[in-house]
Amino acid sequence: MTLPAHQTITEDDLDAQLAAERAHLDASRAALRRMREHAEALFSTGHTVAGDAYTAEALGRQMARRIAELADDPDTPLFFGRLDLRPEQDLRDQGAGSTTRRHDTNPLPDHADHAERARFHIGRRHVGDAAGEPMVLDWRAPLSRAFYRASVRDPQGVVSRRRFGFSGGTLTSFEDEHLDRGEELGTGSRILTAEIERPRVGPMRDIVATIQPEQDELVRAELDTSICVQGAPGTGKTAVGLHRAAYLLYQHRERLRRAGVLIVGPNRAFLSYIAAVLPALGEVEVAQTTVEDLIARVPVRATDDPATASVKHDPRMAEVLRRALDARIGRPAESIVLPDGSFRWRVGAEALARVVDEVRREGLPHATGRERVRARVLALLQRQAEARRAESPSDAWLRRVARSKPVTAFLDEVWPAVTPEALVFGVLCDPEPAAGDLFSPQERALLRWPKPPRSPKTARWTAADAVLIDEAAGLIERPPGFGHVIVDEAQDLSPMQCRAIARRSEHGSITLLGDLAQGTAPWAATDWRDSLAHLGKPDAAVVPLTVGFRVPGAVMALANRLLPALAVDVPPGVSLRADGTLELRTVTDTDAATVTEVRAALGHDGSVAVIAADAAIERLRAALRAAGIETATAEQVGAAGRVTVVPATLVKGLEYDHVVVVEPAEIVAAEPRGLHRLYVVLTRAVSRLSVLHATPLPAPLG
Ligand SMILES: Nc1ncnc2c1ncn2[C@@H]1O[C@H](COP(=O)(O)OP(=O)(O)OP(=O)(O)O)[C@@H](O)[C@H]1O
Repeated sequence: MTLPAHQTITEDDLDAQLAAERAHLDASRAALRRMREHAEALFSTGHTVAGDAYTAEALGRQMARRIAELADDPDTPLFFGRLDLRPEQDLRDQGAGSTTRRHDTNPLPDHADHAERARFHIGRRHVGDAAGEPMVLDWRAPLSRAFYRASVRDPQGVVSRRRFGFSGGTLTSFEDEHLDRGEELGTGSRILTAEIERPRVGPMRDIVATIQPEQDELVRAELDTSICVQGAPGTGKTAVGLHRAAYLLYQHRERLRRAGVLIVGPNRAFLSYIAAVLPALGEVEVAQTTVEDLIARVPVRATDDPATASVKHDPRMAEVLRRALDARIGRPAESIVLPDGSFRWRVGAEALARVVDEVRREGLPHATGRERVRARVLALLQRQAEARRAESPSDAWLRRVARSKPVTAFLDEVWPAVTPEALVFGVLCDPEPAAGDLFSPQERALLRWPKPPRSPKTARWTAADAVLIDEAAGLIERPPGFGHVIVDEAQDLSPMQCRAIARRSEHGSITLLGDLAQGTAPWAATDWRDSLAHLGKPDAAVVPLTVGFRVPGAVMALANRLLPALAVDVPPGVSLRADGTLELRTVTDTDAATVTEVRAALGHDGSVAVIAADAAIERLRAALRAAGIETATAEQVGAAGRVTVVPATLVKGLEYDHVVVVEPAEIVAAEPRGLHRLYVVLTRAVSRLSVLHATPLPAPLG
């Protein structure tokens, strides 16, 4: 148990306090069980009280979600902190309950100003007793904010803050800060240190117990605020993004449940690694995807060479596609003539041209524009019919005329329906008309298919084509948007990928997370302002995260040596960790040395990863297998084997307790931004980093 030295408190007192806290934990677990049983009882009777099948189904879904939210994980503490507030404080001033949306999360009863009521346990979710009094406050409730932000300088009504140490689900210790007596541990908290230095195994965990003030400000930023977080490796960007999602869902439950929250990550291995964090926080409905999967309309069956891919990801392509689509709209040359019983209705080419021009000026998506033209033409025909027949045509007449051959033939001629695939197909068959003055002849040559496929259906699309097809699709029909989009490793998004996300967050906000130093794509951002402009949020603030929680100081110092060569304007990474080890070893046989190193690493707790150039992965895997060591792939998070062999190109965003990096020079040589890749690779270790090399280290490290 950790207590400030000057506190005069006996062992017996401490034991008694610990026993009281354990009793509160037991009582809270029992209360949560009651809440869940109550929800389950409602669930089983729901269909008998709901009026109709639809309501019953909606209610059923809601209850199933509620039951999932109320699940109790016996290995996770229900609360991790406690706040003692000034008894006379009018807690309602702090907004307790007033902005809380859920009926069951009102953290304060009416008699909140009673002395014995000014104590709150803070946990992963709200737990109320039978009378509805809070036993555990949700960490996202307005009142819990003080747990993360209160300081001696700004106590926010807090007299003392208690943090709990746990082993599995059992409470083992606590640590107090009496802010009223000027005590403040900050990052010196032993419980924080133990959490950060804990050997890592398996998937990412939540950090609710130890969110730091600079992180909390980002987590709790307003829903309408878009932000961009720049931070060195291990500063908690991913953690902040995930907790922000949970926080926003709590604060704006109804709105965001309808509009949705989306998390975009760099690859599937990363998504498996983070998948458990939000469910552990009770949030089971957040979509998590890669950009590639988000926009997947066509199967990707070919690859572009890097130069071609770069041209296709260039933001000028948006204008090329816009022009190509615009060129599909024609000028009416003939009148529409519509025989209708004994009548013949006619709209002249001039009038039709006026309609087309007007709709064009409205700048609608192409498909909407086509229907708008149809509606205007129909209105002109209707007006004639009304004038001649002196009565309003029936709905059936309107429907028939709108779909009549002459009207549809006119639309097909002048404002044809276009598929996104056909539009991109046209541009890649012949880039000249639309790209003529925008791209150089060399760039246009790169764009053009060397051997054009026969039709969009037979085309073998590349990943970059898929991005163009999504852009085209967005010109034709707006995709549904999300209420909030969180983009991780955002430095690697191309301008065109940014636009794909912008289309899906036009009416929502975004949280952009990344590190310019870790940009490895050919089009990686060098200035967040550019990315934000392409994302349609040019005014979003760029906020730094400065303290590293993952990488030990010695390892960070090694990685920092690469920074001057990376040509990005970011400060060196700073580590909160004085522990950890770093070893650089010259070896003659990297395979044999890897086996030896992994064997030694397995003597410690925690996960072990071997990271090497992609081309070396199979060889290393075979060497380990031959030595009897089971290995897993990066996607197999939490698999039985403790050793993962990861290609350098897949390791972004991941972390392992002990990392063995094999042949850095080969990692650097494998791609144009190889030094950036090495920077990512060197910053994956939580406790120990071993670098094995038979060839000299890359210059900045040597
Ligand atoms: N406040 C905190 N308390 C405890 N652990 C933390 C805290 N913030 C971050 N961590 C831990 O530090 C590690 C790194 O966090 P995270 O992966 O979010 O960093 P990142 O900035 O996204 O890193 P990268 O740029 O390398 O992807 C994780 O294990 C995370 O749980």
